[in-house]
Amino acid sequence: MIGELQDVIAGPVSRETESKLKQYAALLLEENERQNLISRASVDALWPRHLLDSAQLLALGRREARWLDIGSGPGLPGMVLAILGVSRITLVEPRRLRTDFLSRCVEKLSLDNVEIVTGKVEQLSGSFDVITARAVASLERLFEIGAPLMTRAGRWVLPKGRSAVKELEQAQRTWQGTFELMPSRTDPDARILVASGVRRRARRG
Ligand SMILES: C[S@@+](CC[C@H](N)C(=O)[O-])C[C@H]1O[C@@H](n2cnc3c(N)ncnc32)[C@H](O)[C@@H]1O
Repeated sequence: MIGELQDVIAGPVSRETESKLKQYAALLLEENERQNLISRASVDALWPRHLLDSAQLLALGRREARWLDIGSGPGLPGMVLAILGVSRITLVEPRRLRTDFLSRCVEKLSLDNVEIVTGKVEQLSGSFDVITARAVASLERLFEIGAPLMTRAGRWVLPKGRSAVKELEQAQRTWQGTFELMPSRTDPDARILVASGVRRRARRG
């Protein structure tokens, strides 16, 4: 497990970090009995499908940056990135039951680099260097709701499924910037959009 983890983040993982990830996985599975956090079908594949899938995003942004994870749900990818040691990360999620769970994880794992915000990202203020969002909204919608919070030199790191190319084409009608679709290390059909300098196109006429 640790080998795969080191592989996807392209760096070493300490025993302490591995142990915290295992604790988080156990908390998530326990909480999944109370609220629907991950699908029943994906429970057996928790590590590859959710944890490694989240962990791979670490290599695509600077650890020292201020990170924002929109629509974290049970902490994917935000809590995984926090455990792996990004300097500061805000997890914004409107559903109170989910943020209560996230706060319990922060306490149990003694994490001091995480801020949990209950609410929609549209209500959030602040500025961030890296924004992630997994299975939350279309690219176009994510740029719409996240752009006001992004720094000028900031970077979007957005895991996307098979629809990545189509979604990007659609988003580029309204948004311009530098866009790169990277392969996912955990799903051959999925892509991760890494984007920077994203700004709204000037309206014609
Ligand atoms: C399908 S879940 C995905 C959760 C998690 N990112 C994952 O990969 O498992 C989408 C999450 O986005 C949250 N969400 C939806 N609209 C949002 C918004 N405007 N601001 C913040 N979170 C939002 C939902 O409450 C939900 O928890």
